[in-house]
Amino acid sequence: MKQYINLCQRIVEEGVWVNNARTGTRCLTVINADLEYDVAGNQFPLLTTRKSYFKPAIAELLGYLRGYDNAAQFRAIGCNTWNANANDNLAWLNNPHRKGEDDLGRVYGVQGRAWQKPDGSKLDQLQKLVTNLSKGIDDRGEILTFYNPGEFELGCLRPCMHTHTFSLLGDTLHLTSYQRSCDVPLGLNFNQVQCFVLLALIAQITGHKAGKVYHKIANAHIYENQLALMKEQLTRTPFPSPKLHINPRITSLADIETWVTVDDFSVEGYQHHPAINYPFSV
Ligand SMILES: Nc1nc(=O)c2c([nH]1)NC[C@@H]1CN(c3ccc(C(=O)N[C@@H](CCC(=O)O)C(=O)O)cc3)CN21
Ligand SMILES: O=c1ccn([C@H]2C[C@H](O)[C@@H](COP(=O)(O)O)O2)c(=O)[nH]1
Repeated sequence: MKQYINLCQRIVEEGVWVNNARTGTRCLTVINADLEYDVAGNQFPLLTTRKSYFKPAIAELLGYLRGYDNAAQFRAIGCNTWNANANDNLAWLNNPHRKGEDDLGRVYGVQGRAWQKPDGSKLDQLQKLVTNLSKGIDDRGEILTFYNPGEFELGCLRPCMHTHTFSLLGDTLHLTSYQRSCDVPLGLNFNQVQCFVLLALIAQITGHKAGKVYHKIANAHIYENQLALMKEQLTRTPFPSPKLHINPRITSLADIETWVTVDDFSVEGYQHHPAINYPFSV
């Protein structure tokens, strides 16, 4: 929590105003932030200076891991975050590749599970790394990347947290995650949870101890219409981190693809301040 507060404080004190053409809302911006999450010590990075929702964040991650390409699929598992980008984003509504209501196009999980190869066949990046890690193999390229610049026009939004590199050191699995653009009041709340759960889950299904996540952000920003609320949030004193419990019956990628739901995840000891409803820029 301390590193999150430090980043928010840094943006408020040192941020530079940057106009954003896509949303039309300017952002107070800093470049380069490094966050770390201690999965081994189960310090779950759920925000405590406001009430935070971890289940939609985990649902969104499950959707990515399953290769979802439609906001209705995300809604069905408890995640509403893709409705606006699927259906209220003017550039996407006018894009001839959009296949209709709720379509997201070739975003995130589609790239992760079905990267299109030049010969027309599909590459499943996630299956490859799960197979290798399960055998104790780290080929120094155990990477899940959603970043496919050649297909940006085929999706509603370029991926923000776009690349996850898994590394085995002895029997401990670590994760380095890269993010190009971060809405600190709204998106980061979800992204911290997702980095933590991604390492915990992949370690669990590949039979390793989970170590640390190293989360690297290039552009970290607060939208102008969020700033006053953030200043209010920064006056609050954080509580200790809660703990995350994951159903131990999850043992394979097939489990994640078929029966796992957000109810297989629970938090213990979550103390928090009241909710803050931050505005969302599409
Ligand atoms: N401007 C912007 N910020 C983002 O964080 C963002 C995007 N766009 N577009 C794509 C996804 C969607 N994401 C989102 C969208 C909404 C919330 C949100 O409204 N969160 C609420 C709780 C939502 C709930 O209860 O389901 C929050 O208070 O954190 C969070 C992340 C992250 N991404
Ligand atoms: O996981 C996510 C997804 C999105 N965001 C934020 C970061 C930006 O504020 C917008 C995306 O806009 P771009 O113009 O494509 O950068 O969404 C996030 O923080 N986390």
